[in-house]
Amino acid sequence: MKRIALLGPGTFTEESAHSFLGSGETYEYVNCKLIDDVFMSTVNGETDYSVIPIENTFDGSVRLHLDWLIHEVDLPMQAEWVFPISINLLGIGAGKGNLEASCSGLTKIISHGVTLTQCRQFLRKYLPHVELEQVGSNGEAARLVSELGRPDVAALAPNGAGMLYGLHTWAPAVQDHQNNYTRFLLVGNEPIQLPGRAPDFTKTTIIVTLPDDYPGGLHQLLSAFAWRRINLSKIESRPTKKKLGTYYFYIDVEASMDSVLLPAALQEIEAIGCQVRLLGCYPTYSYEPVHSEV
Ligand SMILES: O=C(O)C(=O)C[C@]1(C(=O)O)C=C[C@@H](O)C=C1
Repeated sequence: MKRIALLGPGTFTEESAHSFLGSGETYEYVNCKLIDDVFMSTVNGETDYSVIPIENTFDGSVRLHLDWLIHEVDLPMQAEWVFPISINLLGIGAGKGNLEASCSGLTKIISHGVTLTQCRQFLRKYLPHVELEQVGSNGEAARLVSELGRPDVAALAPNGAGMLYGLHTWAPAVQDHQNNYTRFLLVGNEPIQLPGRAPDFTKTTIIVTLPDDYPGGLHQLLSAFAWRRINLSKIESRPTKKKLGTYYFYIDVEASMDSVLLPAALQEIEAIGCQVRLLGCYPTYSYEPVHSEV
């Protein structure tokens, strides 16, 4: 049985993996407290794959995780899927009936940093003066609230975390935007057998380093894709960490390495002096609810 490392228990990552890959008959899930532990367990061979949140509708790329994939590990991307993120205010006891009343007694909110960002307007409106504590995952936030047992401390976390740690939902879906989705990546050394469903398309992710900083360098790079009509779904610059002001380009390409055009485009880019590193060529899936949603 393949072992899959993820942030958990009680996290959105866990919910998304269970929904996409199944809840444990085919894979053994290994819970980790921190994203560093998730990556390292696969690097060290304790697990076969890691599940990594990589991009959110409103927050954009999870830059820490991009940087892990660029700088710290060499784990090929094997699949990608999208999952809806509905954030709940979870506390001790039944709450006080309505949102204003439940929030009135709170002095502290515990959550994952990305989740706090997704609830910024909610926090400003209802809890402008509370202390915000960031922890490694939303599951850990819920666990801490349960352990503290204080009515003035609440978590922003998935519903499942509340059920796991005996917390009550004081307010559901408090994220600032209702169509809040996160994209998750599965990384590991071996290709994986995925659910029967057909992927939306095959994506290829590359890291490109320009030979030098010269006028038109990026334009030249992009034109190798443009004239072949290859679509890019993301291009993001990340620091090389070698010298201030120098960057890698992280590029998602909507094409497969098995196509004729993409390898040719990459050869052309290398011919103009760019370095190309392949992070993966993998199926990508949009969100498909398991049960019909209201
Ligand atoms: O802490 C969790 O619940 C997670 O799964 C982590 C994480 C993230 O790192 O982006 C995953 C999805 C949500 O967008 C918020 C937090």
